[in-house]
Amino acid sequence: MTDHIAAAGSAGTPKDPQDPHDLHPFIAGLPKAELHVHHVGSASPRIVSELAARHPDSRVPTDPEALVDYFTFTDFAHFIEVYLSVVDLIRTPEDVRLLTYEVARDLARQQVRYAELTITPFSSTRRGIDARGFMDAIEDARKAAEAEFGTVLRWCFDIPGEAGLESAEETVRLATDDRLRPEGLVSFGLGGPEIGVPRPQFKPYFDRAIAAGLRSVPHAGETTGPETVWDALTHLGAERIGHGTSSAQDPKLLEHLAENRIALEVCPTSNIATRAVRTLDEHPIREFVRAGVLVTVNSDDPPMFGTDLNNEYAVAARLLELDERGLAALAHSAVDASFLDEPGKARIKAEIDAYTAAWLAP
Ligand SMILES: O=C(O)c1cccc(C(=O)CC[C@H]2O[C@@H](n3cnc4c(=O)[nH]cnc43)[C@H](O)[C@@H]2O)c1
Ligand SMILES: [Zn+2]
Repeated sequence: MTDHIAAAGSAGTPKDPQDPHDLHPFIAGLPKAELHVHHVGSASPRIVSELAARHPDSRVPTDPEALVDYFTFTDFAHFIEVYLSVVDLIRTPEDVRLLTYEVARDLARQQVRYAELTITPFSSTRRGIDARGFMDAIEDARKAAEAEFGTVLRWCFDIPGEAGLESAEETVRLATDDRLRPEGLVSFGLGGPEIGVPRPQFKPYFDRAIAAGLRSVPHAGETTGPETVWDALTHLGAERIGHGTSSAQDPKLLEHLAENRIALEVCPTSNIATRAVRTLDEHPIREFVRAGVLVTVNSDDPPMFGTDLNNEYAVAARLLELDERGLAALAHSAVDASFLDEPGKARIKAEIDAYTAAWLAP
């Protein structure tokens, strides 16, 4: 698939509705998989303002338009501070259920057939939401979303690393306790700031999660160098890497990722919004593809970064000079790198192929 992406033709200018090479309509209907998107970070401006109005003690604006300014970040630390102010708005299992269901609706509107949603249960349980109520809320929403929208949701529980080992212990407990572990849980992650939060200290928690059958998908190399990605591979058994942006600085690492089919969950607009990368044109996604790394494109925290998955595909089309077939190959890569079972993967890939063939038919 990566070869196909690299070999694809030109994308044209994707904004002009008169432009025959405008890829937006194709992308909008393309069946897709989303592998790196955060639960709270997906709250739409409508949901955030609704929750902010419910909780007037919060400093989050109630006016959706004011959220554009509120969601403009000076750096990664500022992003996390704002992110946590939105986390503070989610106070009951019903808030959790509503948020999850609405996130699924937004994904379904973009023809996302399968999504692995990163959830930070520690942030909710430490704020007083009962663990049982939390799990029931996400599972209710998952089942409703699948029945009503046809979008399959799976969960990645992540440790908010900066909150310390207490958060790691609680996250692994929630992920592995048979009485609590939700049916939709497939993977275990690590998020938040990387500076001052060395990955190796989380090894015992990842070992326990992996032993319980979960797949390992830590964030690494988003705001620190390639050594963090090596640490995630060596100590945390990473099977995919969240972001992995700085991998581009280490040719041996790129070779290792390519040879071992360790996919990168690339989130281009996120990297600009948090100022991890200066400009889209400087984004290393092209280097990843050139090195043969399995690249998936994702939205991370879409409303906070003024994006969505369709826009990320349009960004990738521009940066990688993809045409429709190249975009279909990119959609295949996400399915290949997902933790869906083989029949599920084959079904979505057949849908992608049928859609693309019909679109390109004379
Ligand atoms: O919940 C708390 O009380 C808490 C205390 C201290 C630190 C934290 C965090 O660091 C939470 C980080 C939070 O950020 C999520 N997230 C969303 N997008 C990204 C991203 O691009 N890179 C890293 N983390 C991200 C992550 O899932 C955590 O939930 C919390
Ligand atoms: Zn992320």
